[in-house]
Amino acid sequence: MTKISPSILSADFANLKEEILDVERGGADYIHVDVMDGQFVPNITMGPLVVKAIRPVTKLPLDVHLMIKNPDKFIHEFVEVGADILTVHAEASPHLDRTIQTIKDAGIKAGVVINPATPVALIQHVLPNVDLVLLMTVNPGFGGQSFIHYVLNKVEEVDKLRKEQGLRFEIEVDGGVNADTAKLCKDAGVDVLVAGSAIFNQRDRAKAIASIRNG
Ligand SMILES: O=C(CO)[C@@H](O)[C@H](O)COP(=O)(O)O
Ligand SMILES: [Co+2]
Repeated sequence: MTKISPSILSADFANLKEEILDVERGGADYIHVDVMDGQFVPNITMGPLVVKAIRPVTKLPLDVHLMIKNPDKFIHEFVEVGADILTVHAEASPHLDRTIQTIKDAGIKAGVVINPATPVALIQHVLPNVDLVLLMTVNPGFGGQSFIHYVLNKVEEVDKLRKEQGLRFEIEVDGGVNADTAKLCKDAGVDVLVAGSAIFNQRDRAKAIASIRNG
């Protein structure tokens, strides 16, 4: 069954605990946390303090998406506060192999992510080392943007490499996911759908999650 990772970027931050519990009750599989530094992306959001605060709120794995320069500098801090999956942008790490190894050595799951215009070739050699490959379906920085359709070709490309090499990482997409685009993603080989506005902008989160999962 396709997993759903609601992005709390679109949640009501004044009621973050309730918002997380609501999507947990509504069937979410992960909680997606968007960390932005105002440098790698043109926006600033949350950091380790927020991860630490929400860790005791939910039993769900925290799926932390690092949109920051020099991710190596912060890996141990995010591990210590309770991240379960730490996903780093290939474009932000000059030593990607080392970055992934550092995450794995710290005992949590390592993910790698590329922007829409970045070719799959950039992450090809690290595919055997990761637990998750995230393909951005918007340019990172903001919630509520439109899905970029050409990324579906990259999903198919990564899925093909996964099958050819007998690898077991999950393929996740992030950005502009709703019930309509979710269907296209699943058909292309996606295992985990991140959705922010399509879940948190709806009153009934269980219904929103179900319609994305079954879309
Ligand atoms: O990483 C990001 C944006 O950079 C995402 O996780 C967004 O938060 C997704 O928001 P929607 O497009 O689903 O509203
Ligand atoms: Co994200």
